[in-house]
Amino acid sequence: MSNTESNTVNGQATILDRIVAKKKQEIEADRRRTPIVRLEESDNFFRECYSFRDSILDPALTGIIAEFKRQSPSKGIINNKVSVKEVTNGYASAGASALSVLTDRSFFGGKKADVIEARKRNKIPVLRKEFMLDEYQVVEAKALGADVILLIAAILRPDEIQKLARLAKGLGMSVLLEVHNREELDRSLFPELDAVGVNNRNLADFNVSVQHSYDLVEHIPAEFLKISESGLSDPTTITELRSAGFNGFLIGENFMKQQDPGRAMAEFVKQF
Ligand SMILES: O=C(O)c1ccccc1NCC(=O)[C@H](O)[C@H](O)COP(=O)(O)O
Repeated sequence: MSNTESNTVNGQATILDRIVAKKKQEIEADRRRTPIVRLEESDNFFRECYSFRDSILDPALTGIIAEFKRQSPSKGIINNKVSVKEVTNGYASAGASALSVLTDRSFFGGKKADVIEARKRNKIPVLRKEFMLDEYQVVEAKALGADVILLIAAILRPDEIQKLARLAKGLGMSVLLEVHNREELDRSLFPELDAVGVNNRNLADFNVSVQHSYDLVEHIPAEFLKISESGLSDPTTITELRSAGFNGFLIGENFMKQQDPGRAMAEFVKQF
């Protein structure tokens, strides 16, 4: 599927179709409300980004990209009682290599201001976790204070991936490409990318299997950081994924479902 196509499962629009359709409307409204020239005036637009590569490979840190996620289409409300400040500070103190902050409001209960807050409070890279379709969102990510953007192969054509990645790199940000299978991987690799994430969650039907990471790792070229994403809840799995060649691990729900996500992460990392 690309930005312009649509997929169905059993004749029904997938959640990704619905997210993409809504996102296109939101982008147009945002563009009218805040033109790009205004985004380019923000203080964060001029800051130097933290290096995603350096932080993920820093042996003093854990390799974990810890996610602030209030709710999700697959789980509904996960935790809407905690603040970005307390959670991201907790994650950073527990050794997170980066923070992932969802900005989609309709499906994930996120806010753009969450990225601004996470950026202000922490000194590690912040990933703006969004369904990126348009150059406007890339410029906006920089203006919010993001260091990294996510590009999802399932919703972008190869030329769209390269165009958005080039823009992000030109603005000094890093780029994480997300794939779920071999076909997406093989058509989506470009030198502008910094990292390839294997999403263990099938975004059409929500099934989660870490086997996707093991199946794809050997096909990711050496120059890219390798990130395993979603459904990670066992410290032993992290150790095994690291042995298989992964450098980073994106974890959301396993921490966010606890009353104190930062403390949950601190307990988790003691075990690997
Ligand atoms: O999490 C979902 O239900 C979901 C549904 C549709 C599109 C994306 C979705 N999640 C985004 C993510 O990739 C995860 O938030 C991230 O990898 C962390 O996953 P987890 O540790 O399982 O919360």
